[in-house]
Amino acid sequence: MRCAVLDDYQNVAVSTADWTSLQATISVDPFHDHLESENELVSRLYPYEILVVMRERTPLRKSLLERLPSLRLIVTTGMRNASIDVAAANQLGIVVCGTSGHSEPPAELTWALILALSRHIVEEVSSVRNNGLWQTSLGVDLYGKCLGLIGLGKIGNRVARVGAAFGMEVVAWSPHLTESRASEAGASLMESLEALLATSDIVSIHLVLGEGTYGLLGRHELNQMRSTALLINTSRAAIVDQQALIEALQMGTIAGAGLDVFDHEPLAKDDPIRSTPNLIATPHLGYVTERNYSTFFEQVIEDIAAFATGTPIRLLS
Ligand SMILES: NC(=O)C1=CN([C@@H]2O[C@H](COP(=O)(O)OP(=O)(O)OC[C@H]3O[C@@H](n4cnc5c(N)ncnc54)[C@H](O)[C@@H]3O)[C@@H](O)[C@H]2O)C=CC1
Ligand SMILES: O=C(O)C(=O)CO
Repeated sequence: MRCAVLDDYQNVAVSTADWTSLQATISVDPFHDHLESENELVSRLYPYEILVVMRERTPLRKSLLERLPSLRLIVTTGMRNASIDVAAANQLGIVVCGTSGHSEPPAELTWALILALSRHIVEEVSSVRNNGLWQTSLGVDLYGKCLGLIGLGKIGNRVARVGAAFGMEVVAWSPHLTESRASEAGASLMESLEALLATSDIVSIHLVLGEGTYGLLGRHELNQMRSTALLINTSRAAIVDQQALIEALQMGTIAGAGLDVFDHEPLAKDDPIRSTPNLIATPHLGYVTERNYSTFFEQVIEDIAAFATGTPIRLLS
């Protein structure tokens, strides 16, 4: 069998991954460039039976999959990948499976963004480095502030517990969140999204992208936030109207934002996100830690081995 690994973020961890155990049984060809055109993708991927996709950049739509008759297995890192048309793949007899991902690293990155914004770490570090300026801003305490979590799944839960450890009041809302699940995470259930937005000093999004969460935070919702509030999104860009967020930051409707996810990744040279004031942008780093990547690589290999024995595991639905 032949396996193509699509590493089109040119992610350093992927490039240095040890594929030796896989290469003992099948041939593995990593591709590090990003192809936009379906024709080019077809000519490149045509011979492969297995496709490993490291992230969501290359859309594996039905029209592409139909043109890859040798393809039998797609393995993605993580258990969700919005760029794969899983239903179409299954209809075409292509198995799609994933790997687990640890929830601690994205929760920790969420805190890195909150701490960096609240103490102006990026500006202060660059002032010291560039011109030796000393103390150019006043930070805000987290202690005693209100942390509002939209979504309280695996990552939201961890973020909630750390918030409580900082002495914050933690509130949470999502469409189906119950009082008891909120209190297990040390949070109080808010009756509505509007109430959470109006109450919180820091709003952090931990929902999946799906029906009902696309554009959940638009201009109207951003206007309901406090002018001193910070918005953090490490989940999925499309949950927030990115253009409305840029305007809110330009006009001072909210005080700052920390984002790990964007409408277009990687950000183009002229993407307005790169010049938006009071915004810290990290390059989709949530899962990018040594522990997570070793889990990814181990499980990609396990997935391929399980498929080869006729009992695929970790199927995406
Ligand atoms: N920045 C990064 O690298 C990473 C980002 N993520 C993203 O973080 C987010 C949270 O991930 P987890 O905590 O692992 O997910 P989870 O599945 O544990 O929790 C998701 C939350 O979304 C809610 N939810 C699910 N379907 C919904 C719907 N249709 N409408 C409204 N709410 C819905 C659930 O009730 C829950 O509160 C996801 O968007 C995930 O893609 C996850 C890992 C890394
Ligand atoms: O799987 C996810 O949700 C991620 O964002 C990892 O990149």
